Amino acid sequence: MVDTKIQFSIEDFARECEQRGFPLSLKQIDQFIHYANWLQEWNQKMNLTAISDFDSILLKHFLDCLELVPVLQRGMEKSKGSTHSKVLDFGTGAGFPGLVLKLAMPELSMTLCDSLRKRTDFLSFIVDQLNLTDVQVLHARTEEIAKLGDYRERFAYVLARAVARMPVLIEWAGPLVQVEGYFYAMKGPHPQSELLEANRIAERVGFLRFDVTPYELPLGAGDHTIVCAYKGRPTPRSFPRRPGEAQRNPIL
Ligand SMILES: C[S@@+](CC[C@H](N)C(=O)[O-])C[C@H]1O[C@@H](n2cnc3c(N)ncnc32)[C@H](O)[C@@H]1O
Repeated sequence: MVDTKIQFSIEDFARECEQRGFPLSLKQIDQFIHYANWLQEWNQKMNLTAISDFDSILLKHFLDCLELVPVLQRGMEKSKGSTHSKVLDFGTGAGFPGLVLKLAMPELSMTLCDSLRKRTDFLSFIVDQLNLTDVQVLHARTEEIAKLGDYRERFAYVLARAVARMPVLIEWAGPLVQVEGYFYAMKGPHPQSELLEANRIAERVGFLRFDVTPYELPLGAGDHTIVCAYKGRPTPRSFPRRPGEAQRNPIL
């Protein structure tokens, strides 16, 4: 039988990052190796990710998340943002894409939010072991923090990967993104029907337009897109609705 296991070494990973315009230092490469090892170790005790061999973690999680770097950098050039901007990743799970991005862009002020305690415990462990500064780990639901003054409309950039469909993501992200900020959703190859579904809620929470950037991972590991939503107006206090409501009864 043909062995279909992906072969993608740490050297391949470093080369791909360099080719995308963000070469990693030896320290950063070392951090990524540790992160992948701890992910494998913790994954044996608890379900953190279905992608669990070292090479696949490098390619399908780390490199995939890092496709955001050039897109985010372009957003920073267009807006008032800087590499020190406040960023939130909600439904981050084992740190995707927020923690991966923090390792590649250490100046970012990163908040990682997930509603599952075992996942935030893992994130706190990594932050602690790698001595990362300016990272906040929040065990909470996104809809809850969106109601709190410390978080509401406080983030220049909000991120989400594999969390929910666009109408739900947009309702949750809208109240957290500051006016003139951006929401980035990492999506599959054809997000257009989800975007059509999200037009109405986008208008209600203050997003003005969507842009879609397609990308392709090496070794045929996947075609994906990054959807970028620009926020031009404040979000009414009525959003988000109570926890779970956006999923049960999306505004379409
Ligand atoms: C499919 S996982 C994706 C994790 C990660 N973003 C990734 O790309 O691998 C979805 C994550 O969203 C979290 N989640 C679901 N609903 C949430 C909510 N309302 N607020 C915060 N986290 C939530 C889950 O606990 C889970 O870790």
